[in-house]
Amino acid sequence: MSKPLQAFIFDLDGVITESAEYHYLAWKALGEDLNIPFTREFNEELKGVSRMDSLEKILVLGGRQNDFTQEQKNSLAEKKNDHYCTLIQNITPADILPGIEPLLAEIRAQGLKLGLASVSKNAFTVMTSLGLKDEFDVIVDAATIAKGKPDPEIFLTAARLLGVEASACIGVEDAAAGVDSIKGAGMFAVGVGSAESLAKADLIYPNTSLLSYAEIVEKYQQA
Ligand SMILES: O=P(O)(O)OC[C@H]1O[C@@H](O)[C@H](O)[C@@H](O)[C@@H]1O
Ligand SMILES: [Mg+2]
Repeated sequence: MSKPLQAFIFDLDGVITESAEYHYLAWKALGEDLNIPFTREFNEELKGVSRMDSLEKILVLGGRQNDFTQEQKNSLAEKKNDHYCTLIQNITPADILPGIEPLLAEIRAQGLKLGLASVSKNAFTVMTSLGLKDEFDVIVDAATIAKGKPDPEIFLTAARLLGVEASACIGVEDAAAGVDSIKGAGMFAVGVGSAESLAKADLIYPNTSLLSYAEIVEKYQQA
């Protein structure tokens, strides 16, 4: 029997808004510049992974990991980020994915806490553009943590700052690395996306519009 539920902790990119697509487009453009084209399937491995770790994975894919100095790698990452920042410039509350606002409202109505766990250095900007920054009790981003996903640190930090036990939290993620992070933290994991890449989640929805508060809580209580 699970502990009484205390909080939901959400990933941002690809869960609350479609910014995961913008990360993909910006990495893909950089990859093409470097002669390292990649597929959406490979992109699954970048989801939830920090900026520099993503760059390393792309360079390894292209066999180019030894071709750049650290300084050059920093400017490649900066170039990708500049492109990404242009793409997210026009984000508004209308870009909150379907199903998210009713879910957040239900969580609030039930008196539960709400946390965000995003390894993005742009998380505050995106949350502000979406008009959601003040809706969350805690936002944990890249600035607060030492280790990115799949390490559990980010979800554990969010639970600690919310003042709740990890085992009384539900984490929501679209990335395999994120699901690993949630499970490593000892939380119940809801995956949004393909069952194939999110196999370790406790409950999977193909997209956010299908998220059901009642079903999630029922499954949490049965776990
Ligand atoms: O480059 P940023 O904005 O700091 O984001 C870091 C990572 O943030 C995660 O939320 C995304 O899923 C990754 O794709 C991204 O690389
Ligand atoms: Mg994500």
